[in-house]
Amino acid sequence: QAGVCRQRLTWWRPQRQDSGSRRYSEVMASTSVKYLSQEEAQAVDQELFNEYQFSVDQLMELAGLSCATAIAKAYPPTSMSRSPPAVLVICGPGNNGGDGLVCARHLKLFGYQPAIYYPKRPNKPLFTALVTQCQKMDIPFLGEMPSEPMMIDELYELVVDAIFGFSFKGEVREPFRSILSVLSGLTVPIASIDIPSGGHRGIGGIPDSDPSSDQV
Ligand SMILES: NC(=O)C1=CN([C@@H]2O[C@H](COP(=O)(O)OP(=O)(O)OC[C@H]3O[C@@H](n4cnc5c(N)ncnc54)[C@H](O)[C@@H]3O)[C@@H](O)[C@H]2O)[C@H](O)CC1
Repeated sequence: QAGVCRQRLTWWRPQRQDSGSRRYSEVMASTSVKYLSQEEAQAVDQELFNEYQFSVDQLMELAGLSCATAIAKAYPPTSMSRSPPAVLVICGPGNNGGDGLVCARHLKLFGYQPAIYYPKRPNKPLFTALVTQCQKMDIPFLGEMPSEPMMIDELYELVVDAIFGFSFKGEVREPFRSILSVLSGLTVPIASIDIPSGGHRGIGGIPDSDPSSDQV
């Protein structure tokens, strides 16, 4: 429910750790959820593609649908203050961004009003098709990122962070540095797909920066 949605739910990996020294085995022992490191997640990915012959489209559709389903469980439309609840989905340049596009489509079907910010779009048929599908569902694409956290807080009830997944590395580059800086000032909840694109100390991403996520 909305009132408790700041609980730390995790589907994939923990979104932050209390201390950089806490090991995955300790985290895993303390919950019933199986967590994967960046390397483990990449290995699973390769196994699904190579051994099980899944296509990226198949996996992305499942990932996006699963994320939308989990969001609808944690933040049911009926528990939000507006109807339909407005959701901002921010998509990054890789497959994590593709998951976000799929998630936006399913959120719309689940009764939300998603809008997408997608500043760096790969010129590949998979991604152009996903954009077309969202457009056909009348999901708007924002021309620019709201520059102040307060603007997002006023316009949206939830933000979906589909910016980076397990291939994030190094120092965050623009335009994502500025985007994450805005997200760090939000009061509305952030649901991150795979990993939080900011604030996940010790497990990749952008060390020591916010935002932390409310749901991963
Ligand atoms: N097997 C699965 O379970 C599936 C996982 N999926 C999702 O895909 C991502 C991983 O996708 P990938 O394209 O490999 O990488 P990312 O989305 O994490 O991003 C790569 C993208 O980001 C750029 N980048 C990397 N570091 C930086 C940086 N420091 N600053 C700026 N930009 C950066 C890089 O250049 C690339 O453009 C996984 O997490 C899941 O969410 C798939 O849906 C398939 C199924």
